Amino acid sequence: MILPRTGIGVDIHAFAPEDSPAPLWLAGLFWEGERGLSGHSDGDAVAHAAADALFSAAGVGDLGTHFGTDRPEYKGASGVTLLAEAARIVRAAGFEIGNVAVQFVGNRPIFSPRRQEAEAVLSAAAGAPVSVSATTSDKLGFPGRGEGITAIATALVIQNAPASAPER
Ligand SMILES: Nc1ccn([C@@H]2O[C@H](COP(=O)(O)O)[C@@H](O)[C@H]2O)c(=O)n1
Ligand SMILES: C[C@@]1(CO)OP(=O)(O)OP(=O)(O)OC[C@H]1O
Repeated sequence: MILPRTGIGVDIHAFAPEDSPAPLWLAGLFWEGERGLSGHSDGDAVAHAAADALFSAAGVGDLGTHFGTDRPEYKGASGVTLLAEAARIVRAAGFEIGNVAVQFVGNRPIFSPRRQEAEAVLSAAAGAPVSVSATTSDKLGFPGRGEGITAIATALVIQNAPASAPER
């Protein structure tokens, strides 16, 4: 019997310093007027956590395995690009993707009004449903102080059945 496999992914990015501002890309969307996150890529912690959860579910390493900061081609890469590539790698390893669920912890951006837009963009990238939720940390910790964002994701995958032997 082939059972589904779950995975988990966590990603944290700090907001870029005031003297070196960056655009905010989060959950596959550009957030005009919001302070951006720092990173080797675009810093999209939601997309990165989703990609890591997929790798975890399939047992094929993690973000650093596939998109390490030693890879110049991923400098500035969009989270959507990394999520789509992660989904491709997981499928190439013989898995179908059931779904991905992500929650981020942060005061900003105010996420709910753009949830459907974000879920559509990320689901298209993964080729499977991606749901996204947000919560504040009630002003506690680094997300509460507005220093950065944490994203936590789970994913479910199922291994493709091996091709059956031909009938005699
Ligand atoms: N960045 C965020 C954070 C939260 N929300 C929405 O607000 C709800 C209440 O958040 P609490 O932290 O007070 O529990 C949350 O369930 C989200 O719907 C948001 O849109 N953006
Ligand atoms: C995505 C990568 C690669 O560009 O860079 P970052 O944007 O720094 O992201 P992080 O989630 O810290 O780790 C994975 C990195 O390999």
